[in-house]
Amino acid sequence: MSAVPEPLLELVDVRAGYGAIEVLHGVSLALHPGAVVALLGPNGGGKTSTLKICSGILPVEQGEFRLAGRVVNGADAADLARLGVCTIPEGRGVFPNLTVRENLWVATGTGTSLRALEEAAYQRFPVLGKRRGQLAGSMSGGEQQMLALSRALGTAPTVLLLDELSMGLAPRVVTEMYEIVAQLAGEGLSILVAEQFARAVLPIATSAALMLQGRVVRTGDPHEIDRELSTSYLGG
Ligand SMILES: Nc1ncnc2c1ncn2[C@@H]1O[C@H](COP(=O)(O)OP(=O)(O)OP(=O)(O)O)[C@@H](O)[C@H]1O
Repeated sequence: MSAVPEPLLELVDVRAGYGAIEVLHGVSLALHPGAVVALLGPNGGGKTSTLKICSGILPVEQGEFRLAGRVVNGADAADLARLGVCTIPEGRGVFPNLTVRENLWVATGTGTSLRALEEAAYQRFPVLGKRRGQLAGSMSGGEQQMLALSRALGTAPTVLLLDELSMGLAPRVVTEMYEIVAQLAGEGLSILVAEQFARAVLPIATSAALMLQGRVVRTGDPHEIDRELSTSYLGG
């Protein structure tokens, strides 16, 4: 019998908040190597705050944040980036007034050469090669998301945190972006993705966690959770 692999990233009963206001009331979550975990739920449920915990932006007040079995409570965003955690925030985080090339250059701070970053980006997303001199802000939402992904991948992360990948994108582009996410997981990357629109991510998720009012109220098979969601809070 093969041993169950240890989660790469794990939250155990994590409580956190903003100032005196607690917004995460004991969140537990596990992300295994090569998995795509979909963090679902309505606005204000705590998805973004959970991602902020995982990227070191929001400190853990109680409970444990573990990375590869090691407790990393107190690690800041730079520490976690060095440990292989990379975030694409809501709104993508590309610099609209910089070109594609210049946006990639920003990721050279982690030690990868611009040439290597460009080669990898243009190979994965040929359209970015054609747009290398174009301002990021003038590109389509999907192209900006490709640029954000390329920059993130340039740091050779082991964990990718995605917040509302689908935001502002046409349904066809969302499907394409999630196909890319599935490919990345197939290459071994572990991915935690917060999505308000469950249908976008469920086809490629290995598991799903439903967040309501600062708690994970349900985790499990994405299709089962999809069925539950269709008949409850989020509509079809
Ligand atoms: N910077 C902040 N200061 C104070 N409260 C905040 C802050 N950010 C979020 N909150 C509160 O924390 C709770 C969880 O919000 P969070 O953004 O994590 O939820 P979400 O599920 O990601 O929703 P959304 O899709 O709107 O981002 C909400 O009640 C929100 O009002």
